[in-house]
Amino acid sequence: MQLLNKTLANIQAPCAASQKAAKERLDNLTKPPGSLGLLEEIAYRMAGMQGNSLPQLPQEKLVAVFAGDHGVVAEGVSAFPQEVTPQMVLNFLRGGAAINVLARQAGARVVVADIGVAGAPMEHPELINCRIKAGTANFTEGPAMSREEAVRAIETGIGLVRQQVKERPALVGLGEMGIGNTTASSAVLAAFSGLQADRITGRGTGIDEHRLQHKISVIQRALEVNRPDPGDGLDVLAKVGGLEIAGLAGVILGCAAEKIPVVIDGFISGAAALVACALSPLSREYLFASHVSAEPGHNHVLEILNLKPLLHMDMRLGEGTGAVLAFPIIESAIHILHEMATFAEAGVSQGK
Ligand SMILES: O=C(O)c1ccc[n+]([C@@H]2O[C@H](COP(=O)([O-])O)[C@@H](O)[C@H]2O)c1
Ligand SMILES: Cc1cc2nc[nH]c2cc1C
Repeated sequence: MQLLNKTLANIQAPCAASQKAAKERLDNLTKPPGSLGLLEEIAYRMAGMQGNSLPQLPQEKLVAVFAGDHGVVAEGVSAFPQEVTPQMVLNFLRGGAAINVLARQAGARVVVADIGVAGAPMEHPELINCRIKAGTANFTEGPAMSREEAVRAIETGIGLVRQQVKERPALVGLGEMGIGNTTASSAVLAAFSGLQADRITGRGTGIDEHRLQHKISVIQRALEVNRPDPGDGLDVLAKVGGLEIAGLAGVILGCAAEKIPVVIDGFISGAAALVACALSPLSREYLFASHVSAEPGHNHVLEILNLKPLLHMDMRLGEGTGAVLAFPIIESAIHILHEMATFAEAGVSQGK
């Protein structure tokens, strides 16, 4: 709890003066004010986060992929079996998954962590072994994990930032792998928002209509059995969350404490952002939303966080795939601030 409390205490608002100076520069560049839309918002927000009116390109780009399993899969809520979680972890480590392809293109390093996969521990020199336990408990019968386990999993995410993000400035993406984790994410969103499960539950890896109705009833049962307290982020996380969701919440808090921008991926990392922002509302200031997932709850998550997604790709894979797709857009925003001519430099007449 000490590391979590210390991290929460270190999170500060971005620099308002740098943000204001970057906005002023954007308005002096040769374009109608605001015409680069979200690119301009990214540019001045980066200035605020870096505390530099002319923010620098990231020297280090990485995507943190946390893997964890979910006891609730015993209820039949996913189209795929639980064994896929460790199988995909090994695929990430061999470089053959979608995230590896897209991260290579974006120039980002893929960091893979086992924070709660079920079954025998995996052996691989590049795997970060930080397992809290071999999957959560079935949360239709009681809490997914203890409060103490939830804190340790968050602190694992904070620790990963400290160990893995060496260079500055840095850019961090969130990724995850965990069969059953859309059920946990819908439960987390329902707990925080009070939205009914049928509005925010989707097909995850591709379940049919019959199974979708069953998944909704499983989520409703989990909420009735556990009664998570929406005013207590740790309570929601421990009762109906997941270990990879906790790890990602820790990455957000760890990055926010070090003023490192974090790019959310899909619905699951969005649920992690809800947890992080419940623990520290200021951490929201360090988040970018990469895309809107096809999962119906994701839109609600982004609305609650007041974040505008950069891409609409109908993606629903996870792994951090949407996050790394957004990396070049964030870099483009920085290039705009550095390389565009001002009206004065170019001799172009300004509007009134
Ligand atoms: O990123 C998303 O929005 C997303 C939406 C649907 C599914 N997923 C991925 O699919 C897995 C969870 O799906 P499910 O059906 O097992 O709950 C997990 O490994 C996620 O990374 C991810
Ligand atoms: C094959 C497969 C790959 C994934 N990547 C993230 N979630 C996934 C779920 C499945 C089933």
